[in-house]
Amino acid sequence: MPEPAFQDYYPENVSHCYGCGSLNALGLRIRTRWEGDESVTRFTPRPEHTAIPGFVYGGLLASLVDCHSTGTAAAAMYRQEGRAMDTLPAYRFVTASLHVDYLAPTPLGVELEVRGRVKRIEGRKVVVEATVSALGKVTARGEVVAAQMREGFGQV
Ligand SMILES: CCCCCCCC(=O)SCCNC(=O)CCNC(=O)[C@H](O)C(C)(C)COP(=O)(O)OP(=O)(O)OC[C@H]1O[C@@H](n2cnc3c(N)ncnc32)[C@H](O)[C@@H]1OP(=O)(O)O
Repeated sequence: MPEPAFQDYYPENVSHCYGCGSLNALGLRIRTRWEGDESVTRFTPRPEHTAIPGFVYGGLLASLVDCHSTGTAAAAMYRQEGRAMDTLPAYRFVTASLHVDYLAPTPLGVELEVRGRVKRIEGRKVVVEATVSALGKVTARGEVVAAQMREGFGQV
């Protein structure tokens, strides 16, 4: 049995996200785990994730960085407190800011590896930097400011 992923701990009401929701049948359903101090997601883009034939769409890469990093932010908060992710109070993070640099074309048809590192935890926000690699080469680099989801998110 593989170790549970961060996303396995998301409750039903936040499990519909296009990038990381386990209940979104048309979504990416990424799964992220710690490997030492780094968080890792592995994902193989599908043909519909094409930008130019043979290469991955940049928006897909941004989605991977985004959800990888918000999951890492939550896991980092639990880790800082020495708590398991199924304990209360629950930490849920949304994207406040997403920045991605595309360093080289990303080939389609191979497994991508997203690696994240927590740059800093400051109050209600966590800054995560992430790389996306294909065949051992970093093709994109990103930084996410993840902020704790407010109670009543989406109510206007
Ligand atoms: C739980 C699983 C869900 C999966 C999520 C997957 C990722 C997503 O796609 S989430 C959807 C996209 N994101 C959103 O819709 C977020 C919409 N925005 C919001 O809800 C709010 O504006 C939110 C939560 C980001 C910030 O609101 P709020 O916490 O009230 O503001 P505030 O207290 O000013 O911000 C908290 C911290 O974040 C920082 N921050 C906020 N916005 C930004 C920004 N754009 N850039 C940099 N830092 C920012 C603030 O400076 C503050 O830091 P500090 O405490 O050091 O001053």
